[in-house]
Amino acid sequence: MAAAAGDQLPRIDFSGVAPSAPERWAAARAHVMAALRTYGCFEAQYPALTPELRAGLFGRAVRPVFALPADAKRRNSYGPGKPFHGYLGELPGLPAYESLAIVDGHKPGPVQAFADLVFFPDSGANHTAAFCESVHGVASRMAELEGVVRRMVMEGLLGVAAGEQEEGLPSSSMWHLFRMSEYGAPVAGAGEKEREVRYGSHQDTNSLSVICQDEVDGLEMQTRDGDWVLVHPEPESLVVMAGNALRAWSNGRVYAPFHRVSVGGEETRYSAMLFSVPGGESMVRAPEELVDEEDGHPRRRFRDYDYDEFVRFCVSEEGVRHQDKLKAFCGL
Ligand SMILES: O=C(O)CCC(=O)C(=O)O
Ligand SMILES: [Fe+2]
Repeated sequence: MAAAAGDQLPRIDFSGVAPSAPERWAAARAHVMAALRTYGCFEAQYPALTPELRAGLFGRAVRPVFALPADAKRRNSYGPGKPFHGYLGELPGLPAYESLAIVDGHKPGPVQAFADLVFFPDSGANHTAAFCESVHGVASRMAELEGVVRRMVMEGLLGVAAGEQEEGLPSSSMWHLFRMSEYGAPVAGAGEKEREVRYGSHQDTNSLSVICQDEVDGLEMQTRDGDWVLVHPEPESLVVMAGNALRAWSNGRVYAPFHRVSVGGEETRYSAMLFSVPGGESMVRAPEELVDEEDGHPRRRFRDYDYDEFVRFCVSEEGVRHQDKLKAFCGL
């Protein structure tokens, strides 16, 4: 795919893209691979996630859940051993940022359990039902898109269908985290135009991230040249990006872009994300096929690593000092 013009990411249209339409599929796959190698991300036109579903998610689920009292939101916890799986808020360095997360939030059961927990005790059944329906409508479609992109990556790099490859990235132990985030508007004086960074520059640790923005923009992607691209929310598009797990698994063929969130204006910003995460006991390890002379990747770039250990490193005193945390943790 040609380089994105000026202030835009590559855009890829997924309407009608399915394995049953092999030509369309192959053309989209070529665009996906080129975008992931160069930018590590793209904007996906994905009309299956309709503007109505998106409006329902933010209006009937995300806004109401953030309006709950703090102690209700804090019940969104998966235990002290899993600090990034649930509620985040009032964190040092992250002012006016809050988020809630559902493990396997693309499946109805976990969404229902989350809703029962946070809306308790006055969870008028209607409230909870609207929440569950709205989250499920969007998260399941984000998961579909994530599956399509992951399958394309498998085919594009290994020439095999997802599921046929046992090692690393596509293993059956891959799980998903659905996160909803709120970013408060700047508390600036009248006429203040400056944007404020709410979530600083970072690379995601997981494999693939699918991001759905509400109407207020804020997601900025950094190109390899260091330019920041503010991604305007479009009613039918989602941002797909690679994280460090996919970068490592692909032996550096896929780029993991730095990105951040900034806010301007007077409106609170909301977003929803679906992350695919390597799980279980498996180590992140590039398959042998990706460690060869081809593509200028003649040697292993990263030692095998345990995903959870890398996440702990990222937030450790040492980890926070490094910009390229993967390289610092396991670069060879
Ligand atoms: O809210 C967004 O648009 C992106 C947030 C993000 O980068 C993250 O949670 O890792
Ligand atoms: Fe991120």
